[in-house]
Amino acid sequence: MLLMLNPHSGKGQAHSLFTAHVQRMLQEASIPYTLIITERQNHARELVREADLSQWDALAIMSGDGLLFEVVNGLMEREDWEEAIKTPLGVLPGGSGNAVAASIHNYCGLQPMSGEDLLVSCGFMLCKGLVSRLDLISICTASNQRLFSFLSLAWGFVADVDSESEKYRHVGAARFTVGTLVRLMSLRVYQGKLSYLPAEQSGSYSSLEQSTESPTDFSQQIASSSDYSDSSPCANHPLHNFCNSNNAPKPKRTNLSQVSVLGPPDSLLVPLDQPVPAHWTVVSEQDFVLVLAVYQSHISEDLIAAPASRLEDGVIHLIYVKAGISRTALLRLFLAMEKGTHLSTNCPYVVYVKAQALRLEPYSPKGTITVDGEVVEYGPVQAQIHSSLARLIAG
Ligand SMILES: Nc1ncnc2c1ncn2[C@@H]1O[C@H](COP(=O)(O)OP(=O)(O)OP(=O)(O)O)[C@@H](O)[C@H]1O
Repeated sequence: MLLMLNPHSGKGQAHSLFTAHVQRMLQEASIPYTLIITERQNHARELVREADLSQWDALAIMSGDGLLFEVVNGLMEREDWEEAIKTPLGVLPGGSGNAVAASIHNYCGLQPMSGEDLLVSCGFMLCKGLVSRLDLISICTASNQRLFSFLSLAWGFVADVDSESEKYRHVGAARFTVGTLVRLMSLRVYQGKLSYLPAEQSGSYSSLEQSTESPTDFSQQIASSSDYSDSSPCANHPLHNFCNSNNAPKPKRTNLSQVSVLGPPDSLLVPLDQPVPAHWTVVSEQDFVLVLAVYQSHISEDLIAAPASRLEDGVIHLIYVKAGISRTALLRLFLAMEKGTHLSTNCPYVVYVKAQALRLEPYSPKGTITVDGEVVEYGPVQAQIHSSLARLIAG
């Protein structure tokens, strides 16, 4: 296993946490690993972009969701992305957000945990090495940049909290609580146009039938990417035809200078300068407090934004809050999100839909959009789901 560790993630203790809690576990499980301490932003991204992947059975990170974002995008920037992205990925929570770690812990039906307890639990999952499929969302920005996301696309309140709370990093996971309270004091409205392709109406993927199911446990040990052939246990699984990315059409190679145009074609999207297809839903409101598209249950260790979400449900869980909501109601919403009950509070300002694709066109010239908690280019963006494209060691 190649393990990449960001020494600055979270409160800056990732390395000592790894030594104290996980190192011995990996030794006892006889899992040989090479530890790379990242030296700068994009170090992990470059490393996996260039790596000889035949050397590794799994790529793991000990950090927050930001380092996993680098690894996923580094793999998708390779010429051999279709094979590379099948490399099983592992997560050890060492950051402040740790949403993926909290989500996989939740999918296993385990009691909610945080901090070092969550780390030990995820260390155990990593040692067991059970691999699940993971949906990726392809996100296109106005400058034709293409990103692959496994967690969230946020605009408005949540994106502002994500970026503004960076300065409270020293308090660890509590940085989101502090950031939320600060942003509540200066609550504002964000204007723009939101459109989406409802999940129920599209026939492009058969994934919808699985949207309420648990993540698929393929009951296999970590296998090298070349082991994922038709003879793998997956071939006997009822979802095999659906899962097998070899059946997917070959990507159209657009001759753009950026490496980030690789990956499967976005068959549900039309260019950003054209109107969305007629069968999409265009939201009539244009004043929002937040727009949050999530594809995992948790958006941080203690916020369960989409309780029904699963690793490979083929669904973008789209939540938006309309302008007019009071500070008190919004605070109540976030408090309910700690238990994942916010979507059943019947708040008239909160809308929750399941989608397969979406487009967001902010009107104001400046603002913040985050993808998996990382700030990305601001402006019109659109996204579509690619079900089961990646693999995650998820217990
Ligand atoms: N050695 C490094 N020095 C500076 N930045 C780094 C280094 N290694 C990785 N990074 C970058 O730091 C950013 C934050 O990392 P990461 O998200 O993993 O931790 P975090 O912010 O503490 O956790 P979370 O995203 O869960 O809040 C990412 O953009 C990552 O690319």
